[in-house]
Amino acid sequence: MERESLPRKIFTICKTLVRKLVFRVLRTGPMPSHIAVIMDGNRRYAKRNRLNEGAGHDAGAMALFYLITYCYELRIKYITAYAFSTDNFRRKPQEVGKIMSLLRESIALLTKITKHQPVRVHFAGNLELLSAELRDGARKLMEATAEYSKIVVTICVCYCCSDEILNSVEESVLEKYYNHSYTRDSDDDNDNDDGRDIITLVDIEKHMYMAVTPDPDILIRTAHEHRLSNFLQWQTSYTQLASLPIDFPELNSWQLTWVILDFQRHYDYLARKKLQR
Ligand SMILES: CC(C)=CCC/C(C)=C/CC/C(C)=C/COP(=O)(O)OP(=O)(O)O
Repeated sequence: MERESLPRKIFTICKTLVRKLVFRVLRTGPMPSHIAVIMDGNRRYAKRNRLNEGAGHDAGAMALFYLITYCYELRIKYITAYAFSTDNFRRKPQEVGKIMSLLRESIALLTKITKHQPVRVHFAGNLELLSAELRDGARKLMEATAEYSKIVVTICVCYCCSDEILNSVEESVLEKYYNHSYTRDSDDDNDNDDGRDIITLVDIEKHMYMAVTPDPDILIRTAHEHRLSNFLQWQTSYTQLASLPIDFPELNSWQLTWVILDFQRHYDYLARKKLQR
């Protein structure tokens, strides 16, 4: 393995110290508790740097792990990443295979990390669409970390928000009308005029894939894209959107700092909007 030169080592130490100092100052202001990210531009990054597409996704996975570390340093409890949408199954088999193998590696790495760090890992999406091996790995990791609450990392795989809402409505109906033996209690706020149980927002939110997290305060999308692309549409009504003109592998602590400064600039307005709900 190539050894780092002394000037390079000194540069890295100084950069880390400056980052920690900047983060400390940032934390004196109002902080987001949940950052979500659409990790766009990995293939474009690879093309621009004359790498193969897979190398772009490797660099993206690395950038995601750095982002989680920065959020940990900033004491931001919830991080959610859009790793694979249900639409992404339409991509070339080689590309789907690459992201699935990154998912396998990430599960293995997170399984190791969570043996020492109290990180809760949650997978949001239709996990039935994953291979049995990946589904079992994801479920085991979720179960093993379910009691941790210091930091919650949600990886959205085989996810799209319309499917999340549909699935939640189905589960709410099944629970209320088929599993649940309800009483026709006229004092029940959830009752219709005829005394029948009705589905409420509380039911829908309880069954969402994202039920373990509060709504995001900030949604970052890289590669200068401005669309939500079926990601967390239910959860982002009052979320600050940040479209960054860089590819996801280029996301670093300085861009994250600017995004949080922008959130702090709009904080009073956003807080008022949330209170008015
Ligand atoms: C934990 C885990 C599984 C990490 C996955 C790594 C990762 C960065 C996935 C990105 C997923 C994705 C389909 C991005 C969008 O397009 P694109 O970036 O492929 O390409 P484009 O926007 O340049 O077209």
